[in-house]
Amino acid sequence: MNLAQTPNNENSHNPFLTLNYEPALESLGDDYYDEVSAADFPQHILRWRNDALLPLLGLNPQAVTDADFSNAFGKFQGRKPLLALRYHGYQFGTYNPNLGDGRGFLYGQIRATDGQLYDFGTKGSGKTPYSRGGDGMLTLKGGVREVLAAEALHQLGVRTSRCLTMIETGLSLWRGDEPSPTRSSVMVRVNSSHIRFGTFERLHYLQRPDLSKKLLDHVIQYYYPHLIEEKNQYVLFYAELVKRVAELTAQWMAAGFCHAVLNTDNMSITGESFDYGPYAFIPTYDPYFTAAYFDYYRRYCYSHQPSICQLNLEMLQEPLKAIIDKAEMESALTKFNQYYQAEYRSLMLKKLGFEELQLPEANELLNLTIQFLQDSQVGYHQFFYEMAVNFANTWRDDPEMVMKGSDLISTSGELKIFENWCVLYHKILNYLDSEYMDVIAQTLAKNNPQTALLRPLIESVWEPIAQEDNWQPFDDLVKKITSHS
Ligand SMILES: Nc1ncnc2c1ncn2[C@@H]1O[C@H](COP(=O)(O)OP(=O)(O)OP(=O)(O)O)[C@@H](O)[C@H]1O
Ligand SMILES: [Mg+2]
Repeated sequence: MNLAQTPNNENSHNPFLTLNYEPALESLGDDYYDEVSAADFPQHILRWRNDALLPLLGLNPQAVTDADFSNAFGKFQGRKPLLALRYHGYQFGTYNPNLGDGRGFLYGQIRATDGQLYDFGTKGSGKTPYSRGGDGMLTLKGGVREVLAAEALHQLGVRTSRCLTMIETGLSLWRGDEPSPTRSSVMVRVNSSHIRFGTFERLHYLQRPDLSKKLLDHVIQYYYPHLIEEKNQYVLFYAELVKRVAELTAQWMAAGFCHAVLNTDNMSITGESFDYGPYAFIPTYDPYFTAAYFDYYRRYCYSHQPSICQLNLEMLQEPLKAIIDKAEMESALTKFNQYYQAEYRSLMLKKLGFEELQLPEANELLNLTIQFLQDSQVGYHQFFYEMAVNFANTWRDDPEMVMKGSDLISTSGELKIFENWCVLYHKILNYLDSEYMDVIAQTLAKNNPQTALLRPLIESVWEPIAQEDNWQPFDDLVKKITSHS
């Protein structure tokens, strides 16, 4: 934690309040949101601050105190308006017109040092008109899990929102899926945008094509600005969204990540990943691995993610068809699979050590790798990490040297498919110049971190927090995840 000194209740110098906020969404008018206020919490204990994000926001971490964080994002001092965004969504296939920011709001939008507009969005900041029966809160464990997921995915190269801060708020919450009472938190996230597929679905439901068009113009202006001059900018927007979502889905799959709740209110219009509730990283390659205990029909299981995202894009055609020609959108969507396959192939080859591989054997290697991972049920992340740590030039000499030294040999050595995989990997290495071996070693190391954010690991850092308020293992884990380069 940063210990630079400023008085606790001094707001005039809070760097978060002097940022240059752009009222981009606010300027659309109140058809899209409700002004709300934050809950008054009994406590504001800073548990996490993402100093790595501050330079992007134009802030020097040394100049931002812990009190600045908790005053801005726990007490919500000095910032208005706070906007609960309105949206609907298909949840597990059923349309829900009673959604919207029920436990969060848009705190503000700023132009970052990379020139992009970013949203600060809260989660667990109190009730809004969209809370329905909910308490408007986020559990501390929910905050911990979202911080970890976002950082891990970011490090794995997934296009994701990130958490800026997480503050414990001192309430006792009751939840069916956590031992209760359980502690509360508020989390603030930096997103490329909080506009969701469901934001358009709501406007369609309300039969307001005028509002949809205004919103789409806004989306293009801020998030697809290179399309503004194009005369067919609307369909080009949809085609690019298809590409972004297809690539995002491939990034999840290669990272071994199961998002768990791919409802259309959790699909960003910028193609960015966000909302990490019951997610899980897969322990082993199991296509039907399902992360949410309430996903009874495995709708959002690991291997369904590409087809579900494609379906969500197809459903988005309905609200957009008032503005964009449906046949043109259908044609754009046919490219989904091609984009997905290209990105998945490229990412998996990187995990296997190849920045690129223009050999007919490349696809064979990919297929054999997946088949091996599935048949053997060795750890998905462990397999690639073991490749990275055991890789040696001797792998070129003899197929029997491939993976030599790895613990996996003892569990997989008997499998014919493992032998075939080693033979093929050895063969591919021999197609390449020997100078290329160093590049492979580096590519393996870069794309396969040691620490996989599997559930038992998350539980192991949560336990000390729950039992004795010991945050050291959590802090250590975040450091481990984020230090991989
Ligand atoms: N404890 C709660 N109190 C009030 N509303 C809630 C609560 N939990 C979830 N909701 C609402 O239920 C809907 C679905 O929740 P979901 O968990 O997907 O979103 P979220 O996690 O709250 O927010 P986000 O999608 O921004 O991460 C949203 O409208 C959300 O605001
Ligand atoms: Mg959500």
